[in-house]
Amino acid sequence: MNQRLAVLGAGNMGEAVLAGALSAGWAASDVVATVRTEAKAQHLRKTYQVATTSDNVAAVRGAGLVLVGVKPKDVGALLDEIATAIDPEAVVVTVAAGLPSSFYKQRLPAGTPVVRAVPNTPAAIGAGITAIAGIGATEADLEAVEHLFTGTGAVVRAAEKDLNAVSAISGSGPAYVFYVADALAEAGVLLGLTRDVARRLAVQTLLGASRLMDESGEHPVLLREKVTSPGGTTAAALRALDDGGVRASFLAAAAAARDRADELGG
Ligand SMILES: NC(=O)C1=CN([C@@H]2O[C@H](COP(=O)(O)OP(=O)(O)OC[C@H]3O[C@@H](n4cnc5c(N)ncnc54)[C@H](OP(=O)(O)O)[C@@H]3O)[C@@H](O)[C@H]2O)C=CC1
Ligand SMILES: O=C(O)[C@@H]1CCC=N1
Repeated sequence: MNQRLAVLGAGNMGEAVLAGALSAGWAASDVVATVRTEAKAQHLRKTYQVATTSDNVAAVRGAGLVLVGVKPKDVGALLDEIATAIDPEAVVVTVAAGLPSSFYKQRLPAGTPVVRAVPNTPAAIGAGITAIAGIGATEADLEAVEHLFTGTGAVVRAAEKDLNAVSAISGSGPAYVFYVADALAEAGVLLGLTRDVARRLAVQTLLGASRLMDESGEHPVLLREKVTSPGGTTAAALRALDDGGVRASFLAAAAAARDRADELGG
């Protein structure tokens, strides 16, 4: 497979993958990005020195890797646009939530390898996690796609049937964490702290707790026990969370996200 990379729809996620590709060793001269608006194109050219165009057909000509980064509702029209121009050797990588590989197979030339990827927004700082599943892709294709995402963080392989569950946990997961950060900061404000101090306490606590989980390798339950003194303050707080059904809400939230991804896939 040749190294030329076309990022079709370099928005939040496409831009993060593009930046990751450059840090994984792609030459900027081997990357072309498409967007609709000139302001965004200018930003991409200035920040990454990559070529930009609004012409998806021109972008895919000669590209060995074609990343589909548009919203799920826009994928069908994009595939119809590029189907006749795509290189017969090209691997199509898509980050669109929910759409099954059959959706791509119906619209692309027979035999085009498709790799579905579920990244998350910490990819923008190289701290993401991406699950990939290849359909009609060789081991070499999958390794190339793994390499593409290494600049954005960790990469794991998954079965396609599990990708909507992955999306519900790690794809949407950053939003749950930001929700908790916002709620914790507002709780501090309720207790009389300034907004600035409350926000710093919340953000640094999430960061420190995440690093502790990662670096200690201990199970979250054990780490929670270490914070929770018998008869103490944390036990009182955790009871309030349980009374509020927070754990059950996380289970319901993940199921809702998975179900919505199933719906998007039709
Ligand atoms: N955000 C997330 O956390 C995650 C998103 N995803 C998936 O990533 C995909 C993109 O999401 P996100 O990055 O948030 O969305 P964005 O809206 O930020 O990005 C979409 C980009 O596509 C461009 N675009 C739209 N139509 C075309 C077209 N026809 N030709 C070329 N470019 C086009 C837009 O250009 P312009 O800016 O000029 O309008 C925009 O930059 C979605 O399919 C989503 O399901 C997957 C996992 C996580
Ligand atoms: O909300 C969405 O649809 C996308 C997919 C996962 C994260 N964001």
